[in-house]
Order: sequence, then C-alpha cells, then structure tokens
Amino acid sequence: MSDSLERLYLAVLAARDLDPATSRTARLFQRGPSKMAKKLAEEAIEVVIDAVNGDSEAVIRESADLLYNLTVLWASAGVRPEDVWREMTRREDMLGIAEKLPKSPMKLPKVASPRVAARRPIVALESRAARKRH
Ligand SMILES: N=c1c2ncn([C@@H]3O[C@H](COP(=O)(O)OP(=O)(O)OP(=O)(O)O)[C@@H](O)[C@H]3O)c2ncn1[C@@H]1O[C@H](COP(=O)(O)O)[C@@H](O)[C@H]1O
Repeated sequence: MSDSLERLYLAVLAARDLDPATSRTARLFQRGPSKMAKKLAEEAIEVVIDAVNGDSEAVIRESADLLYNLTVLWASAGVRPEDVWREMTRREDMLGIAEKLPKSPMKLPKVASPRVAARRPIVALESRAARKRH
C-alpha cells in the first residue's frame, strides 16, 4: 500500500506543473489548498455514505479518490509519505510501550494557567490504550 501511495505521490509531484486544462492535479494546484481540502472532504463523505450503504465496491473506488486527493494535499502542504509512515511507526512503538506500562491511569499535571487550559487536554497515549482495554 505504501509503495502505491509513494508512486502516486511522485506522479502528483510530476503533474503539478502540467497544463491545468488537461491535468486535474495541475488544476488542483492552480486552485490552491482550499480547493484541495474541499475535494478531500467531499471524497471522505462519499466513502462514509457508500460504507453506510454497504456498497463495498463504491467504498473501494471512493477510497482511491480519497487517497489521491489526500496525496495532492500532502504535496501542497510539503508533507511526504515517509513523514506520515514515521509518525505511524512512532505511534505503533508508543502503543507497544503502553502495553508494558502500569495499568493505573497516568496522573496528568494540573493545568497551571488559563492559556494552557484553553488548549485541548493532553491525553497520554497510554491512557487511551488503557481506556480501550476497559
Ligand atoms: N490517481 C489519480 C486519481 N484518482 C482520482 N482522480 C480524479 O479524481 C476524480 C474523483 O473526484 P470527483 O469524483 O470529485 O471527480 P468529479 O466527479 O469529476 O468532480 P470534479 O472533481 O471534476 O468536480 C476522478 O474523476 C479522477 O478524475 C485522479 N486523478 C489523477 N490521478 C493520478 O494523478 C496523476 C496525475 O494525473 P493528472 O492529474 O491527470 O495529471 C496520475 O498518476 C493519475 O493516475
């Protein structure tokens, strides 16, 4: 799977500077990140609808469209597939470590200032894994 995405990423990079009249990818780059984001969101919704309707063939087709539009957005944001694989490996390793942590939920430090309080609560990966087990 990662090989296919990496090949697609290289194809998207190669298409970026083609003629927008004939290349959808070049057209998406010409129209910018907000159009790319809109297309990605549309595809995600199409996958959801087809999955809820139990149409697995359509889920396959729309998932390919979703991954294409995600790859375009990655390229636009300067994200490479290997950046995402590295983060996924980090989480996999962290979850592995979590399995070996004491089962009691971690006591997170009390929030000091209102500015910090406004941020999303930091939930340690281990406690999410612990929650899943109960
Ligand atoms: N992998 C894809 C790919 N997957 C999906 N799509 C396009 O994305 C569309 C799916 O989104 P939509 O359903 O919204 O498309 P739509 O219904 O035509 O509506 P609009 O997007 O036109 O508004 C498909 O119709 C395809 O045209 C793709 N277009 C290009 N690629 C690859 O990207 C590379 C560059 O191709 P060009 O963009 O054609 O240069 C090549 O390797 C291509 O194989």
